[in-house]
Amino acid sequence: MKSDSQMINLVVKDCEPVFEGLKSLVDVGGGTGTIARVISEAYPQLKCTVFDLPHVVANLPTTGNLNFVGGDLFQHIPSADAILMREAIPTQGEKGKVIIIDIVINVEKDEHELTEAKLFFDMLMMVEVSGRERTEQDWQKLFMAAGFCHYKLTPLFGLRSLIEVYP
Ligand SMILES: C[S@@+](CC[C@H](N)C(=O)[O-])C[C@H]1O[C@@H](n2cnc3c(N)ncnc32)[C@H](O)[C@@H]1O
Repeated sequence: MKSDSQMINLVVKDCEPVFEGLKSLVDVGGGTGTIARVISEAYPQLKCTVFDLPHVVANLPTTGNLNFVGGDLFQHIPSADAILMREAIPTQGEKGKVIIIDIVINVEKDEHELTEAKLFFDMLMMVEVSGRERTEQDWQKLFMAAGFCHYKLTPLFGLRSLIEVYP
């Protein structure tokens, strides 16, 4: 997961408009901060918080514009201009912009091998956490049901897409 997260290096700099105008960002379910660290280094003015379960972030030190907060995302999420979720569980009730980096299944547009890899993750989700991967229509349904109004989807290098979701 950690080496996979380092792929973000390849895309963060191409995604400047996504972070434009933000003063703070919280990476919810951000693990030990691999992604937030890349973002915090690329955007030194952005105050980045990694939020994860207490035992995951215990003893991880604040460095520059990157800090760590422990807690349960179903109870409370630290407030910020934007919430980043990469392979974490989307929750209801966020107020600002939500940035999701995750798989979007697109059988019509993707090459066959890419779809196969995405469906492999679909099975993995089903077996490990009774979860699933989603098509754009599935994501849209989820956003609207959670009270968001619109979203912008940008396919990234590799398996994942970046989805900006707005209230
Ligand atoms: C699949 S990992 C994704 C990690 C990271 N976002 C990445 O892409 O490398 C999901 C993360 O969500 C965290 N998590 C699970 N349940 C949580 C909860 N209730 N509150 C906060 N974090 C949680 C896990 O500890 C884990 O770090």
